[in-house]
Amino acid sequence: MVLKNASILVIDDDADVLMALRLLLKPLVKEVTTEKNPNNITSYLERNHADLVILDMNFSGLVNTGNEGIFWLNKILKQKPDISVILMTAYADIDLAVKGLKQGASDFLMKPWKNKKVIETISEILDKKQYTNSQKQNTPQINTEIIGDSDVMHDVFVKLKKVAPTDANVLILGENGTGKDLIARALHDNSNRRHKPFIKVDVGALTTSLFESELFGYKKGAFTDAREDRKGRFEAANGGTLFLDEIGNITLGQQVRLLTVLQNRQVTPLGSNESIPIDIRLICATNIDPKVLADEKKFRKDLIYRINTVDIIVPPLRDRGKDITELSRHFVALYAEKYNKTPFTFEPGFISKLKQHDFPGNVRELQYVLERAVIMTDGSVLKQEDLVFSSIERPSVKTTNIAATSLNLDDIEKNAILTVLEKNKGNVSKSAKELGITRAALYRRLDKYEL
Ligand SMILES: Nc1ncnc2c1ncn2[C@@H]1O[C@H](COP(=O)(O)OP(=O)(O)OP(=O)(O)O)[C@@H](O)[C@H]1O
Repeated sequence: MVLKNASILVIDDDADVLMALRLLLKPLVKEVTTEKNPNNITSYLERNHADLVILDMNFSGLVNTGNEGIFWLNKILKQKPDISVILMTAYADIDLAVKGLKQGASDFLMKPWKNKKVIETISEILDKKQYTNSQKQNTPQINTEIIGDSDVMHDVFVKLKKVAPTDANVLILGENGTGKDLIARALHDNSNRRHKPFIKVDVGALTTSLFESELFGYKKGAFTDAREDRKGRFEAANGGTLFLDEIGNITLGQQVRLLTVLQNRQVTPLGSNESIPIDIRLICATNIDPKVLADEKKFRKDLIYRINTVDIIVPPLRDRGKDITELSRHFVALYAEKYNKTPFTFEPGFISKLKQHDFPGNVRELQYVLERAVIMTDGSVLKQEDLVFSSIERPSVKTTNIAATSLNLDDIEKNAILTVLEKNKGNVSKSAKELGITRAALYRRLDKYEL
């Protein structure tokens, strides 16, 4: 927004300050309103439009902690989240400035101010606001719980919006914990099949015998444990979407079976002679490098072509810059509620520390780190020291020598998990498979041993 179209509200209990700012801004902007009493802010904003508020931090004249300013800042943003607020204080208190910025203020000015600086600050905020609004208008509206405002996620949303309503098979590629599950769900929720089932199968964790019975179903008596007929996941997803996760980990034999079903568009349950026609939209996901998938010794080309009409590449969290802030706010609010804690603020440097970490475990790792921080911290300010990054997500996990010194079963199990995870570079699916347990069972153990 250009300065001359802006409506600005100035709130300060010092009449001289109000007068000076009015004189400065009046010739430059569309409208300047000045207000001495902050108690009138709510009713003013109810009746009038303001693009920007310049807010004093201290009103009582007795206690100059700036907390009144923070109080009114929160009130304004709650009432009108789109308003930009510039805080003003006579005290060069950087902590308070950061506190205000963290809570949503757009910028901070020190009294006595320089007129040039005031005008520059207002112009920058309004320009940025105009840019953000135009970006928002270009961002496709999709129904999803995926949080992300970075440019790379914007590209993902554009693709998602285009592909979702089609029946095209989609292959979602991305590291562990980047949100592939959420993308798959969003594709379904924004498709014409959204009122039909969405069925997810973690095919990477299925043994060869389970792969067929789980996907294609079986008839009573087809094998020893088949005590009754059971529908396969293909049949359960009929009319809707079938999401095959960890597709890159299935064996060549399993690939052939899958390909046959996709080509014929029908499944034959184990122990049955009858084929069942299937109408599914197929979404697959993998964390395997596309170059590895292109290796014909590991993955059939004909299957890749069939499952990959369109691919969506989900970027790692370390490439998403500002998303870390938004995701952190989201997870901290979520866990504060879950663990009945009061709402948190972040101490200065908290978000920067998160941004410096490279998050090999991506959003899932961020989620766990913040959950742990919320649980462990005292008080209502999350501190840098509350952030403990798990060794499990580090590319090179140092195995402990527990087994050499202890024959305690828990210790042995913990050591085996660490060894296998290190071998598989933190890939939970592969590790679970190698340990002979499901991914869910492995996650339970990671929790149990606080890994
Ligand atoms: N952009 C996002 N916004 C909100 N939550 C997210 C986002 N991305 C991931 N998450 C959360 O992070 C966790 C991991 O995401 P998800 O399971 O979708 O990742 P994934 O890529 O499928 O992982 P894996 O490869 O291990 O299966 C989930 O709890 C999910 O809700």
